Amino acid sequence: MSSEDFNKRLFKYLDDHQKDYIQRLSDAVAIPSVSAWPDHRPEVFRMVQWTKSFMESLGIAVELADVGEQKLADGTKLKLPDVILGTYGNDKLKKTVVIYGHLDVQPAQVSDGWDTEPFVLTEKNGKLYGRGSTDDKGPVISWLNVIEAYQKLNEPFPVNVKFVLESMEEYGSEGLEDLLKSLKNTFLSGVDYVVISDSYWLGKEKPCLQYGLRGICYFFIDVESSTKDLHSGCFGGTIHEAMTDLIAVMSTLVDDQGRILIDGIYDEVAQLLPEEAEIYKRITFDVKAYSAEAGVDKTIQQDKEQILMHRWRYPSLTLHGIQGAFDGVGCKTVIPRHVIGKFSIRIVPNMKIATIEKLVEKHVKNVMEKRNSPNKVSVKLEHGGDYWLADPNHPQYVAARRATVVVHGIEPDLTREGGSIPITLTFQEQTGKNVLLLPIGASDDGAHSQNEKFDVSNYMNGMKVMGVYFQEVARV
Ligand SMILES: C[C@H](N)C(=O)N[C@@H](Cc1c[nH]cn1)C(=O)O
Ligand SMILES: [Zn+2]
Ligand SMILES: [Zn+2]
Repeated sequence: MSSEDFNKRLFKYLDDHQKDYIQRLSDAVAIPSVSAWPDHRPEVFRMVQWTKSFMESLGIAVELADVGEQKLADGTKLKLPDVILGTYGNDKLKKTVVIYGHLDVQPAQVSDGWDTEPFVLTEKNGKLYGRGSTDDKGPVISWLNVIEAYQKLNEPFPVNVKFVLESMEEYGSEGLEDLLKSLKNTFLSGVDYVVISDSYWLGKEKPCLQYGLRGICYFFIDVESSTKDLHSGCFGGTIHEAMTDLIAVMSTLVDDQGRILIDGIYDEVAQLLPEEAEIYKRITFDVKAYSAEAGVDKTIQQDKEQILMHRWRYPSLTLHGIQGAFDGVGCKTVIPRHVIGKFSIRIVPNMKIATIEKLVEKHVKNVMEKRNSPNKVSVKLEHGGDYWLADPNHPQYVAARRATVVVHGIEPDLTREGGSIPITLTFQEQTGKNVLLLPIGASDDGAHSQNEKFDVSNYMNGMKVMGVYFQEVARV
């Protein structure tokens, strides 16, 4: 049978089973596998088991790798979720593809402003709302659905597959780097390609392939003033308050133009070369749609090239929150005794995590010295992940481009991603092979945000691209 004929059968099979795929995603979204919430760790374990059972039902050999414990800020220890290592096929004559994805999700609560229950997949107008629908349960399940479709069609699978599915990605992939290093000469030996579907198109219509990611350095600034919370009427004006110190420090990190104010932070940023500047001009990107997706009236930069460069090739600093601060309704007149400020810096070529860590420590120390405060202040790099860049002309990218054209009838844009997938560089280094980012979600999916969703059309077309990608990559 020609590959065109098989693709027709594959696409029909997938289309005919749309309902089953939505139900499967719904079952996965119903497990609130939030890696950042320590009390939800059993749910993360449940998600690992759910996925393991699904994989085993497809004949994938699954091994669970123990990656140790996580040490929490209060000193307590928590077991890290096992990493799923799956092996599907072991034919020496076939190429071997590693598929990486994650099963954990960002926190979500209705009170954050969701229109629906975050852990109940809700279909409305062709969109599937739910936490993890696009990031990253939908794409992970898509890979598995495709394997099932090949089986049901009695079609030999074109490649061997090795799965690495973790459940701490949203917390910096704790434990995974050491595991991959230990697997270099065993599980990861003899692989040919690595593919990751855990990112988003640049727009809503046009598919893309991605060859770059920003890295991330996530910091905690810990300030402790007293042994207990205090009455602001009795003690206000007489003591150095933890929150006042913390806000003073946090307000010195970034200016109103998004420029990071930490001395030396831009020193290692790669210079923009004329060839690189040209790339941005050719990319399809709608600035107005971007503002609308963000729900803002105005972005800092106005032109397409500048916005893309500030997403992909310049660092940014975001203030995320303050643990321990009063954030309830009403007017509690408390002086919090202990607060932890959280911020992250997205890093780009050629910034080094160790340098960033030192510069941040120095900056906080300098600001605090000027404040004459007796409070205990410490800075901690909670987690760090490197930036990553690959060669978009590699044959694996050519294979994925062909697959995209077969399904979407259009050449994908070659883009980068402003977010981070901390383990990507480790895969490249430990396998010595090309890594491809194959996004199937749309730019307005709202990963990490309220009302995260995955379009049914992206789910269905994403599986078709994956199905054809396996054939194309088997040939290169
Ligand atoms: C792009 C990917 N789907 C993602 O959302 N990555 C996270 C990774 C992370 C690192 N620390 C916390 N989360 C991100 O870019 O924020
Ligand atoms: Zn995410
Ligand atoms: Zn993700």
